[in-house]
Amino acid sequence: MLEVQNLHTYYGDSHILHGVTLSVQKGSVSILLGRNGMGKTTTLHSIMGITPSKQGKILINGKEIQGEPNYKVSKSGIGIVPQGRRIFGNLTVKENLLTTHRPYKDGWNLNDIYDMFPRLKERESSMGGNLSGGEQQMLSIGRALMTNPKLLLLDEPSEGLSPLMVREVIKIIIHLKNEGLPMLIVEQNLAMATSLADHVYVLNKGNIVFDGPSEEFDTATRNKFLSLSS
Ligand SMILES: Nc1ncnc2c1ncn2[C@@H]1O[C@H](COP(=O)(O)OP(=O)(O)OP(=O)(O)O)[C@@H](O)[C@H]1O
Repeated sequence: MLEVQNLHTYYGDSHILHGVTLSVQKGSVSILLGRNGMGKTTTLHSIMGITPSKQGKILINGKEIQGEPNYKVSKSGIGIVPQGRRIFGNLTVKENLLTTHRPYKDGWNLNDIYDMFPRLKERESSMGGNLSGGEQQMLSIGRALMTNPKLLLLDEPSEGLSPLMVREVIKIIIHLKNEGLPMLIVEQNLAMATSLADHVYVLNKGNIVFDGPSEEFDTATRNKFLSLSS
């Protein structure tokens, strides 16, 4: 589904990603773990063409997208739920959802999003900026789904949420997975990550230092490379 090979990304002269290679298989969830500042967001932004990589290959369903601008990557079927939600605070819930809608036969539409998140229906006329953190996260996920992605990237979806809301987000991700949507998730909450992952990657200073099925993600690796909440 998604193949990322030997990605090198820089901010100016700072070499951040040193040959990142990872993949997401059809219908599966891959998790990217790592301490703060290790390059997780940069990896997602490189895939999306937001922070283009200088070297490497990115393929979605066999189609090369490395070097494509962000709008083309998005059009090729990759959606993102960004870190910090990034919803439009001065647009209503409904407007937030409609701005990204890319109609697709049998794809997501407004009513599907409201069926999945009844709370967003209740708040459809409220300004995005007036929503709670949990509601904003629902809106951010809903907005990404409105692009009808074939693959979804989520950057720390549990960040800043209450334990109750984290459980809600886990439920939603499991639901989407069961519907066959492949996902690449950056996460700091280890309990959440391990409850969702089919495959785990650990990033350390821009290098993948663990790559394996979640059953093989061992305590030694965890202790060496992560300082995560459990
Ligand atoms: N716009 C930028 N300009 C320069 N350096 C940056 C920029 N964004 C990130 N960096 C640096 O790149 C490195 C990787 O950052 P990145 O945000 O990808 O890490 P991360 O693993 O996602 O961490 P976090 O969990 O804190 O978001 C860090 O050293 C960071 O300071």
